[in-house]
Amino acid sequence: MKIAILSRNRRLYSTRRLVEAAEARGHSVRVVDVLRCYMNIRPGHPEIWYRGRRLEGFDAVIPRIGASVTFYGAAVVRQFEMMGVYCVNESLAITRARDKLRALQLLARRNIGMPATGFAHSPDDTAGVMRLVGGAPMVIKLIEGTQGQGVVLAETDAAASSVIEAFRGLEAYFLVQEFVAEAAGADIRCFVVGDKVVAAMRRVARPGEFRANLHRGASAEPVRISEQERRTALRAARAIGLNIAGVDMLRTARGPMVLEVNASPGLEGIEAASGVDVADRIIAFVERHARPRRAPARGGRG
Ligand SMILES: Nc1ncnc2c1ncn2[C@@H]1O[C@H](COP(=O)(O)OP(=O)(O)OP(=O)(O)O)[C@@H](O)[C@H]1O
Ligand SMILES: [Mg+2]
Ligand SMILES: [Mg+2]
Repeated sequence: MKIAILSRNRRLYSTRRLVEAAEARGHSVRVVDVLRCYMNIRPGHPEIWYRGRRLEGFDAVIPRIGASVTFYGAAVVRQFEMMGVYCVNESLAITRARDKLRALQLLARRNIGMPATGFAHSPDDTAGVMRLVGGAPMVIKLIEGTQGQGVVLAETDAAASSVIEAFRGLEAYFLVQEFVAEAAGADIRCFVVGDKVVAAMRRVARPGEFRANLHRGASAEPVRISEQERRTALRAARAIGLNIAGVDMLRTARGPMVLEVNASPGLEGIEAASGVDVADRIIAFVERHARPRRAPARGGRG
């Protein structure tokens, strides 16, 4: 097969591993900088151009779309879809995942466990939405944050109000969420490929920190997930429409609580912690689904 990996940087660990895995399985692979793809939105003949040439003949695309390029990246993936090229994660699902509010709404519809979460527009409703999630301590979270940036713990109602006021002043959209103290600074990342959780890790925040992001200095360890956690991760990925997903959840006495579903989950931490060749599993999935050319779409069209 001829596979395109949409990535801004071929030196990133995840990109390198996908290239290695694809080549090891005998495929031809090209890393394509998503921001250098330009599109001809032509009736009947949609095209993507790259450095002065048409991109042609790809059997599959593996999107690795960073948080800062969601809009343009999703448009490029959509254009590949219009050209009939199989994209392992669809543009629609990528945009759903990137918006934590929209993603949680979709998960809630499927009755998937999550921390109490609220969203409000008016400053007049700050007290109301804070009451909905049970009051302080609370987490205030930017809707498009990543790597733990824009995830704030407010220990008192007064602190929460000032954070909310500050975010409003910046015209940033944010969620108000129950702080799940019993997770004790740890979360579980389940790496989903198709209908399997191929790897999982437990991330533990460094002392004095509640966010268990590796970018925030957390450590990762292998973990055995329960059947309920496995099922929850698969249902969450499916609710968003993603074939490849990193599902973050908290372990609680009330069962797993999903925080978010990531559409371009990193490979470095999870491969190191779990010892699983996740890149190989992704390429194997692509092999099984890229042919025939028009593989069934999960999330619907448009
Ligand atoms: N409601 C909560 N209660 C307790 N801890 C939380 C809560 N929300 C987030 N956290 C902690 O903060 C971390 C970051 O939150 P979240 O996963 O929502 O943000 P992110 O920045 O998108 O992360 P990623 O880099 O994984 O995409 C979580 O992994 C978890 O450890
Ligand atoms: Mg995230
Ligand atoms: Mg996360």
